[in-house]
Amino acid sequence: MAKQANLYSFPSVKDNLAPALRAYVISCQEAGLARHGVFKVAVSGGSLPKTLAQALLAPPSGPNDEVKWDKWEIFFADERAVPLDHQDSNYFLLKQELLDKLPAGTGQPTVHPIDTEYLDDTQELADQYEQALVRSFASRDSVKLPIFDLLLLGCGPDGHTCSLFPGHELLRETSAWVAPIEDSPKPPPKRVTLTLPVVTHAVRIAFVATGGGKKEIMKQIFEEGAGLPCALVNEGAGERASWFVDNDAVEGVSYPRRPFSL
Ligand SMILES: O=C(O)[C@H](O)[C@@H](O)[C@H](O)[C@H](O)COP(=O)(O)O
Repeated sequence: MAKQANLYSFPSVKDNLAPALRAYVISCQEAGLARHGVFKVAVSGGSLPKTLAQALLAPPSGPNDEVKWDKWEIFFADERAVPLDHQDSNYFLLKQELLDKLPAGTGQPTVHPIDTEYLDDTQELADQYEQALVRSFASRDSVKLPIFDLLLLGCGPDGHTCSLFPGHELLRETSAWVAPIEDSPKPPPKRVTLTLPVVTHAVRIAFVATGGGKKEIMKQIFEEGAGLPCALVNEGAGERASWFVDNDAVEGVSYPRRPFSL
């Protein structure tokens, strides 16, 4: 039987979860650099950028604990169809929480925001973002799907991830890499998102979910599955998916926790 998603649960976000997430991201970074000299990562919005900042802005604990920002290529796992300086923009959020806080003298990552010229046409916005992925990934070989070194994702209270919502027709998308959505139940309604095949094809997928508000949906994801987008990622990715959660988020959830190790 295929191995299942890893569930790592920590008492404190700042003191335990963030350092473990940092170690995990750095190990994915090193694997990406060994494979192709860059680290290709996609990130979501929501509470993730803040937790990521806690993890990645901490001072290095030793020579093997270095975030090599200049080798990072950052994409957005999903993005809202708004200008890049809009408070709903995931790019703006990541910039505020993390990118603007990189220590002076640090090499800068290459960041791939959406092309806001196409905000009025979400299909074109998605197609243009897909082309950005094609340019970045297809230089290596003729890829059928991009293979991200790491996806850093959140989990919504309804079990959505990226902008893949429960029961939405987008979950059946099999060919596009990036798809538009105009009826997102979480505002704002117009967005673009990586599709499920791209998400499950990544080398590693890390979910971050914290707080007691996630308890009920975590039960559904880990005990029932029920076709929820987060559960579909777990099923598709198996042990390549790892959940970094605090104890509050998984209180009462029947699923084996793993002690965190790389
Ligand atoms: O653009 C978005 O809306 C996010 O990318 C979305 O997928 C988010 O990650 C989840 O809704 C979890 O959000 P929280 O971490 O805030 O619960």
